Order: sequence, then C-alpha cells, then structure tokens
Amino acid sequence: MESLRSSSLQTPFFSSQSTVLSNKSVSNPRTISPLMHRVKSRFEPLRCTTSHSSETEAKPKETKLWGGRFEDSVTDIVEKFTESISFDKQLYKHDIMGSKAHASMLAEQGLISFSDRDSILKGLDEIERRIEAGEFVWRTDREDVHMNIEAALTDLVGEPAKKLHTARSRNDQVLTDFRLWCRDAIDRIISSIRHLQVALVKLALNNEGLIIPGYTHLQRAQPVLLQHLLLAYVEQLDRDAGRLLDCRARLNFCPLGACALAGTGLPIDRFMTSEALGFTAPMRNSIDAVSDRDFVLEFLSANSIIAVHLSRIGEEWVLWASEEFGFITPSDSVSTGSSIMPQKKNPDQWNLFEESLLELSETWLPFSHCAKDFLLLIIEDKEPSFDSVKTITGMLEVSAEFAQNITFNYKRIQKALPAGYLDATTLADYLVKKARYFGIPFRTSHDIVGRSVALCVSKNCQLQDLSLEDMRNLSPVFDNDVYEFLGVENAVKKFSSYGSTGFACVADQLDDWAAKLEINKSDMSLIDVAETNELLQSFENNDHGLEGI
Ligand SMILES: N/C(=N\CCC[C@H](N)C(=O)O)N[C@@H](CC(=O)O)C(=O)O
Repeated sequence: MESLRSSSLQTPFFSSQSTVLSNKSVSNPRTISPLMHRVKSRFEPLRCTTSHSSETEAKPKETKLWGGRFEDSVTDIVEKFTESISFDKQLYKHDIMGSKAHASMLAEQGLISFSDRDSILKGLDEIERRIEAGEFVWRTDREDVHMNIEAALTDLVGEPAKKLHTARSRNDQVLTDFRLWCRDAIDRIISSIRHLQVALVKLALNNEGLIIPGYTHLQRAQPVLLQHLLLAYVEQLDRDAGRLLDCRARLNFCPLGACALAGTGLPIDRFMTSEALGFTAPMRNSIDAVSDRDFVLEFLSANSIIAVHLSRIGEEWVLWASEEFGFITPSDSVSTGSSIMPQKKNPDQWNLFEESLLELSETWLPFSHCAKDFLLLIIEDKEPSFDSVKTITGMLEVSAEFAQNITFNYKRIQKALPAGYLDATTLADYLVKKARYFGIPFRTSHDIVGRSVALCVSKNCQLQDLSLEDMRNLSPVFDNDVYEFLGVENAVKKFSSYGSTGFACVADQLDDWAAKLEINKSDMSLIDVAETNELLQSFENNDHGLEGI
C-alpha cells in the first residue's frame, strides 16, 4: 500500500511519455504514435503547402539544436516520420510574431540585452522577407517550422539567436503559434460567412414576393416565400459565425511561458507577451497550456457544422436545378459540363460538398480517442486543421458565387404551385378560427380538410375550385370568406405569427438583415425585368410540363 502510494506520488509528469526505447536514434516515442490513421501520410513524399513556400530540402546532417546528449544522429526513416516542416511551415508568420514578442519581453526583463533583442528582431524580419520571397530553404533535418526559423536565425545573426529559446519550449511555442493561426483562420472564415450572407440577402431582395412550395420529407407541405427560406440559411450561417466567435474567445489565451510543462524559474513576464500578441491573458495553468487541444476540437467541430449547413443548401439547389424541378437556372459561369454528354450542365460544386462534409466530420473525431499523452496531438492536429480551413473557405466562397449567379424561374415555379394542396393547413386554421363560434377542435378541422382534399383528388381539382356547397356538405362551418384562405398567395397572406413566412414578417426579417449586413437597398442592382422575362420565355419554350413534379 505504502509503496503504491509513494510510487504514484513520485510519478512525474512525463512530457512526450519518454519511455526509453533506445538512447540513440529513437528517443522520442512519438515515432510509435497510435494515430495510425495518419501514418500513411507521414510516408508520402514531402510536399510544399505554403503558398509562397520555398522547396523543402534535405541537407547534409547537422548537429541538432538538442544535440548535446546524443551520440548518434537520427536515422532518415525516423527523421522523415517525425518531421512536420512539410506542413507546419504555414505557421511561419505566427512563429515569427511569437518569437518577436518573446525576445522583446526577455529584453525588458533583463534576460537578454537590448542589442541582442534588436539583432533577433532584425534577423526575424529578414527571415520573414526571405520566406515570402520564396528564398528561404526549409530543411527536413530541422524538423519543424520552429527549429527551421531558430536555426536560420542563428545562421544569420549568430550568438544573439541562441538566447531566443530562453524560458521557452517548443511545447508552448507550438501552441502559441497554433492558437494565433486558428484565431486568424476564424477571422477569415467569418468574413467568408458574411460574404455569403450578403449574397443570400441580396438574392432575397431581388426576388421579392416569390412564393415557392415548401417541402418536408420531400413532399409538398406549405407555401413559403423564397425570401423566408433564403433568410433561414442566413440565420444558420449567423449561428455558425457565433460558434466560431465563441471558440475564438475561448482559445484566445496565451500559452507562451508555460515552457515544456512546468513553467520556469526565470523572471519572465507572461502578461507582457500575452498582451503583445493580442491574447486576452496568459493561460493560468502551465500543464493545461501545453497539454490540451480542446480549442482545435472546438474549431474543427464548428467547421463541420458549417459544412453540414452548406451541404443542405447544396442538396436543395441541386434538386432545384434539375429538369424535374427547374426552379433555378445556374449561369454557365458556375456550372461544369460533361466530357461525353454534350447537353449537360452540372452544378458540380455542390456534389463535392458531400465529400467535404464527410472529410470535415471525419478529421476531428479520431482526436478525441487519443488524449492519453500531453503532446500526442502536437503534430496530428495541424494537417486536419489546415485542410479544414481550406475546405470550408472554399465551400463558402463557391456558395456565395453560386448565389450571385442563379436565376429563379418564376413561371415554372408559379406553374408548380397549385399542385400538392399547399393551402390545406391554412384551410384547417380557417376552421379553427371559426371554431371560436362553432366549437370545432383542430383534430376535427384537420379531418374535414382531409376529406375536402380527398374530394378534390376525386374531382381532379384544387381546394379553391370546390363550390361552397361541396364544402358545406363536409362542414356547415364553411362560409363565403373561405376563399380568402385558399390559393397559395392567400395562404401566405394569412401567416402572421412571429418568425412565420407571412409577407410582413419576412419583410421585417429582411430589413433587419439588410441593416445588420449594411446592405444599401437603393444601391443594389436589382434583377433586370426585361432580362428575366427573356429568360422566362426561353424557359417556357423548353418546358416539358409539370407531370414529373
Ligand atoms: N519534442 C517536443 N515536441 C515536439 C513538438 C515539435 C513538433 N515538430 C511540432 O511542431 O509539433 N517536445 C519536447 C520539448 C521541446 O522540444 O521543446 C518534449 O516535451 O520533450
């Protein structure tokens, strides 16, 4: 019992679970990471992922920055497996920002001289310039972006660079860089969300009064204003932006100065670096600072939800663009063709959304199973995050492009509206209103309208075509005013509850969104009516009727 207790008390917090495998070439067990799903990619050829990247090069082996206790150099296979430079060079800007803040703080705290700080800052500027000019040589033997930059700085400015890593580990450095990167990525995604919201609101403004069939279970349900549906997308996107903003607020705390895991005895000022880098505050617990990747999970899951929303829009628009629906015509500029079928015009991008959704949902789930080691995810969180941001911004941009390049086929939609008894629920509501005087419960009115629909089916007509006599045979409650409730336009007019598809409610929603997104309605180039009519005409000529709908 005693020995158990003392052994657990003595258990140190291991960073990188340093079980000794061999003192020589395999000293870091990240090489046997259980994240086997990523293993394949680790053996793929090195690739460049930074837009202005220089090629990654394998150079003759040099002594590692940690070389002191090593006798042998690492093998090529281990080096290749553990490198992250092939993708983490994307963090160069944030790494340089972090190093500059750190060097400035070290100087203010008297840990390095001001002249050393100046050499470091100048050197880092030069390195940034070289990276952006494509002149910087990324080296795989320097493992990652952090050591590439530090080693290059040493090559450039000599001794002062060797002081930069004072009171810093790659563990807090990586996380500082990555939190800064995620923060920027969130800002970029939110700006793409706003762009799409603006495109959707403009599309709504350009299609005032257009009623479309609303579907549930892909069956005709109730008539809705197109504007109402488009604003539903806008609302969803707003919550997506909100989720990212929440995530941003939670991740905006600074790990720098947590060092490897335990902090430092050197007199650093973590508040200074945190403030210089625009963080809210330094993270309070050094172990938490270097060990948790919850912010990555949160970020990736927020991105997955955006992908779900965009795929839903895509699914709807693919249907609408089909010959069977024919509700929208995407312009050529947002369509692709077929290599064999000359007549085809494909809304291709939406089909890719399905794949992107799957990719985004899959990438972050495995993380949650692998939280055993403080640092296990240190590399494995980056590639999915980089991919996710690329995919999600691409999806948002394509969606905005599409929204700006589609035309609604009014005639076709209007011809399609009478089918499906979209006004049946409004008719049931009519009876409920009348019930105030006649005492008909909703269930009974539902039944009466159901029987009215059955009568229409037998007569092959619409509800509004039934005579008052026919209706009175089903219920004496029906009166002449019933016709004000029938037909899709009348039905939409009757919606009045808060948030409903009624004209006034939707107009209010639209005004709110136009104001929020700063859309000047008078400046908008509204749809050219002549052009629309032309389009309608050409559509009508090709119209094959509504039988399939
Ligand atoms: N090896 C290590 N972290 C690897 C992180 C670097 C990796 N290339 C990355 O960028 O994620 N941490 C060391 C500390 C350090 O290198 O500063 C440890 O905890 O033993």
